Amino acid sequence: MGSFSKAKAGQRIHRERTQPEKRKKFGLLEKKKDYKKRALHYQENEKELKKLRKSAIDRNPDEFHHHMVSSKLKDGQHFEKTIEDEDTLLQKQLSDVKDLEYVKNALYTEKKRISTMKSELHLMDVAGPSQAKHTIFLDDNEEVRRFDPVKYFDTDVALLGRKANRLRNKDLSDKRILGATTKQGVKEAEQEAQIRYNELSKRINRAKELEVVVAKLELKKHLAKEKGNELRPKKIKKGKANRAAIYEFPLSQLHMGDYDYLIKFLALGDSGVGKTSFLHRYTDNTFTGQFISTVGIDFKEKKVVYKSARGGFGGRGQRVLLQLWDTAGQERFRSLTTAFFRDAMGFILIFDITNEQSFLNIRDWLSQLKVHAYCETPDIIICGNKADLENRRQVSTARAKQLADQLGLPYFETSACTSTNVERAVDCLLDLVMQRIQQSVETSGLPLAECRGVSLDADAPPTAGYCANC
Ligand SMILES: Nc1nc2c(ncn2[C@@H]2O[C@H](COP(=O)(O)OP(=O)(O)OP(=O)(O)O)[C@@H](O)[C@H]2O)c(=O)[nH]1
Repeated sequence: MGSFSKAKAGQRIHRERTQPEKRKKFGLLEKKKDYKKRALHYQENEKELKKLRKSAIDRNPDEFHHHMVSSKLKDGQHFEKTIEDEDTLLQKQLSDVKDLEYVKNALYTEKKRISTMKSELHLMDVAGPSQAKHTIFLDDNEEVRRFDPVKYFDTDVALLGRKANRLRNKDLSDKRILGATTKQGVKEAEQEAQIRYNELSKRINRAKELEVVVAKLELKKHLAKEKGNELRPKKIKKGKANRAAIYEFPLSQLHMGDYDYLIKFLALGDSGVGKTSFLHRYTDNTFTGQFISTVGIDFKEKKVVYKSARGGFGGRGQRVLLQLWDTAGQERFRSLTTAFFRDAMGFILIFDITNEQSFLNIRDWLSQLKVHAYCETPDIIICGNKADLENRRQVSTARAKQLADQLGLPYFETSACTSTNVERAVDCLLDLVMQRIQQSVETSGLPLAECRGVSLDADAPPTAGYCANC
């Protein structure tokens, strides 16, 4: 017999004893082994539940109307309790929305300075004591004797002792390297590096703080827009020194009555071609000349009245809310941005006429669109941006036009800087999309007023983006 079976054989069978009549008052659970404890716990829970049921029956309906928990009564009126944000001194000083552009500018300058400092420090950095060894294998003793490390490493003799950042002679002559060109200089450079590292860390902290200020001011700007709105955004988390407050904005459907169609366009193209500037020019008619690379995705809105030149929509002007999505051109955001392609109805494919590679990448962008857009042949326009920089042009108008003709897409040479053709390009895309909507409505046989949720593509399911009030 195995040890387990032996142990089993000797084990006493536990039998639950019956509950005597006089103990019935402790409830059913009292039958279990730790009967007293469990019974008391059970009774406590029962009591609590009884209390809750009672308070639910006796509740004051006003409490729910006026949510007394987060509001207070003053002169018979309920007011929202405000949650005060925590601001640092700098955040308090720059708390006016009018400062937004100034702060953005300061942040941009700070970031630029940080990147310059980083590149300078990288070159001047003298590695401290390190265990690292650089072993060079040579064929024979003769070669060892003739070996010249200065020649081999192509560096200055003063830098031979370095384990890292051992600069080549070419770098030493080409680049501005702080105090690292002579033997004494290397030592001084170490001290200077320390000073600069301190400055760099201060600047990084300031940039971080400015980022928070920008976030807080932008939030303030959005909130100011919603001031007259009945369903105002609700604060969920209070602002702290390191982040802006978090608000819950009611769905944009609240603005439904204001327009007939909601049309989503998406701008895409390589980083730096001017997507953000193009959309800024179209929506706000501004151009800053700054390059702050878009992170992930952003959007802007503009209301326009569309009137079909062919007498479509019964010859009546249609109020359109254009939602213009700005995507990040950087490769690292690609999977995030392509996820937004499906919701867009029209695409503004932008390249930079002063950057040939951005033009060559147009075909890649089109193949991405083929995979991720709502259908294989969505409405697209191609824009050759920065047309004002004629002297730096790398892609001729004829070449770009030829490609656009091959692809069967409209082509515009635009400039976000001088605003050339920006509005014309968007109007053209809007016209294409509105024609498609009109055709789609006609083939579905629905009157226009009932075309809510109509899909532009026979295979694609209806989505909110396709038509107003969907
Ligand atoms: N001269 C000139 N400069 C432009 C024009 N459009 C954009 N720029 C500049 O080009 C740089 C990049 O512009 P952005 O609009 O930030 O580029 P983007 O395509 O949005 O870049 P990502 O956000 O990284 O994808 C900025 O410095 C702009 O000022 C233009 O039409 N003319």
